[in-house]
Amino acid sequence: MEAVKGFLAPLGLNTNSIQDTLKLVVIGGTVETARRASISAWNGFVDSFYLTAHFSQEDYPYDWQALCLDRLMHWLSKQPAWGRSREFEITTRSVGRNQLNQSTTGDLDEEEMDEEDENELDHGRRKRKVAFMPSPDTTHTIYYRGHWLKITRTRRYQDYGHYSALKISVVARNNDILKRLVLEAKREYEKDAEHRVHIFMADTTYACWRWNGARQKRPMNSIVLEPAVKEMLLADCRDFLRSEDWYAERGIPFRRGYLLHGVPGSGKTSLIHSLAGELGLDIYVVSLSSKGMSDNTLTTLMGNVPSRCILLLEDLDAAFTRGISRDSTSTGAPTAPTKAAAEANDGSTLSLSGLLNSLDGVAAAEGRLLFATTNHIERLDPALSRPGRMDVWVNFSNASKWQAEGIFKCFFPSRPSPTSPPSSPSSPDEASTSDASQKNPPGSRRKASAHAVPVLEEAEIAQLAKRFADTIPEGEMSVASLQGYLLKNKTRPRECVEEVSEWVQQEREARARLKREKEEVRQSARRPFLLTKRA
Ligand SMILES: Nc1ncnc2c1ncn2[C@@H]1O[C@H](COP(=O)(O)OP(=O)(O)OP(=O)(O)O)[C@@H](O)[C@H]1O
Repeated sequence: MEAVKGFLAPLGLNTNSIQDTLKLVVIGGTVETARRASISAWNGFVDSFYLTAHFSQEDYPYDWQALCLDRLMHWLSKQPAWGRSREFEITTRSVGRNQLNQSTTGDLDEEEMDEEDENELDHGRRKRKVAFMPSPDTTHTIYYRGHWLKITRTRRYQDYGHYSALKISVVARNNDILKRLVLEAKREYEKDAEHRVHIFMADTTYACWRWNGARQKRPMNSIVLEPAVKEMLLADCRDFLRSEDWYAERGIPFRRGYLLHGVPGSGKTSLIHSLAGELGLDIYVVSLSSKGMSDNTLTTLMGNVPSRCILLLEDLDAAFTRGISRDSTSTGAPTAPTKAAAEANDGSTLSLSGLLNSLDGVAAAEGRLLFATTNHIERLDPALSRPGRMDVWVNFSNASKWQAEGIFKCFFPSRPSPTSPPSSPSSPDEASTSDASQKNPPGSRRKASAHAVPVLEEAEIAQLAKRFADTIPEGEMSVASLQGYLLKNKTRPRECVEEVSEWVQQEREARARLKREKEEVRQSARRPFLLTKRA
């Protein structure tokens, strides 16, 4: 103090008042430091009684963690106490279906909260489900089975985007309460997910699976294919899933491969999704031509699929025909690119032998159903498509007249004609009991009113479908393109049939024009090469 006095005296300042201020600052600082220290000591003391579980999307194995986190968030969103949180994040990216419930919406009734059916349209715009989640980085306390749980949601940012984490702490003698909570969340989530198929995508950067969401199951009867083909595939898959012992007794690897090949837009992927829903399996999707795909990455990915799932290899030919697609003189014969060439293209170093090893190797999961799709079966190496790797082949072609009739009926709802006998199959589709519901799918009346579709009599729809099919040339257009046309006319069944021949004509002209343009590009690409040769 004397030193301070000596320093201030020559400046002519009132040393007493400055001294008092300094004393106050020192005392205040000391009290605040002591307060903070005691709070953190108390927190540390209290925390030592807590059991804490961390759930993060960042760690491996991602798929389990992500699902676990998703299940917990879904469960939490239904807890009344969580719903009373005072700090909210409002999101339209729901973390699960049917989350917007009484607990999260407090005392407001459904109408006030505008609880939307995701399928409803409002002036042409899709209404999105609003979810209320307690905001990240705040701690919430909820009472669960005689215990107080402290729950903290966090969100962190990494190079590859943000990820969520959840910390749950509880004062308890052992971790039974946390196990019970995870199990309960799992059960509830699974009950909720009964109508959905979970999709996982391969992440080539981290050689792991990323949960990509869950899709509504697609009914088999919405896929317009010969009923025999659908039934054969479904029966084959079911039989395989039941035959683990049979395979073990004979020493055959417990795997089965299906090769779906044919023209684009013919229903290959849709059928796989539908089968997954029917069998209750998740789908793990790998695109072999993805950037950064290598032999090691693929082997790691294959080794980490669960035993009962559908593994989908999309565009099987694409990874090994990069050279072909660029070379206009190619005959389409199978080739495997050199590693150097592939690397120069997009960093992919996947080789054919690498793919074969990852399909057959010891790391490859047992019990998985492998589905591969390709538009160019002729480009596949025979080693890839041989039985043992691809046991069942199904060819998908452009729409037949029968399919055109079927998809028309799928689009337009009908009501029974007063005169028609109750069960008189008038189309090949109706002959199959499994496909009979296609004629008047559940909920079609509700959807009809949503889109203002005139609901015509069964007999008239059958007649229109027949006329529509008669105009569609056999095997010339894909089912996807027919679907596109029907979508444009989804409220005009009669006009749709009147105008279909004009549309067919336009489609033919458009295709001829595209072919001509492609040919011109091909010719101009070859010209400099021919000139160089002549020179
Ligand atoms: N046979 C079919 N029955 C019902 N819908 C179909 C059928 N074929 C195609 N579609 C419809 O066309 C669209 C494309 O189908 P999908 O993706 O299954 O075809 P794909 O054969 O897998 O095509 P690609 O070979 O280009 O991947 C989907 O919206 C699907 O509903």
